[in-house]
Amino acid sequence: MTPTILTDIEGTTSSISFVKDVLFPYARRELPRFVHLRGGDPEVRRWLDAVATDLGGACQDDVIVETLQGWIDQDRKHTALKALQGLLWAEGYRNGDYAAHVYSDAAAALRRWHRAGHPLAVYSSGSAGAQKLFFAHSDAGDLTPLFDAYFDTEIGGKREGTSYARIALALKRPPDELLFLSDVVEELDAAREAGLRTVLVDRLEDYPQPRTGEATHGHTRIERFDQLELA
Ligand SMILES: CSCCC(=O)C(=O)COP(=O)(O)O
Ligand SMILES: [Mg+2]
Repeated sequence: MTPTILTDIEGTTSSISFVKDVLFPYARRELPRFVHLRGGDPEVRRWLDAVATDLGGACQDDVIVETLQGWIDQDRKHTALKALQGLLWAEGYRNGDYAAHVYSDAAAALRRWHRAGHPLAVYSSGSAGAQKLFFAHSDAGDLTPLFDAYFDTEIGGKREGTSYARIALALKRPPDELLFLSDVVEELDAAREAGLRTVLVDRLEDYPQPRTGEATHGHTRIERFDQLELA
């Protein structure tokens, strides 16, 4: 059996610090200008209107911007925020303001697994558009040719078992032929509930206190991708 590998991004292929200290502050800072300039574009307006609906109906763009900045501060995984962040980050990648961080062991393993014939897919709270940009502009080069599919919270939340069942259906694979890698045990619990195989990626750079014993919730634990044994 050649398992399909489904991977999370933040804390798994890539450092939490890059997302929290580079991407999020960039989006927070650039949001007012972005909404002012591009708030009329249908692909931007659609998501601003979704935020307004969440706030109870029509409201000023200034209020929407403040709400979105508050959600960034709280690390809310709201689909509209994630879609807007993706559109904003595109500008940063294009201008060369940053390259996406990917751990060298992750880039090497993804390339090795792809060569060995393992289908690869991503499931992140970041929008599918943001995921493609992320891997296209990584510090390990363009990794997008390695991936067959990208899933975001439009398929459901990462802590809900049904999301993983839907991903298995979309990939046309039985759940137990999917192996999900994540740094968040609650996401792994949901994936296991749907029948997926699971691995906790417990990187010391991101989690200085190793999660061992009960803290792993019984998921296989690795600190680097090269420790993963694919049966
Ligand atoms: C597409 S990169 C940005 C990741 C992001 O916005 C995020 O919230 C991280 O969530 P993940 O599910 O990858 O841990
Ligand atoms: Mg993560």
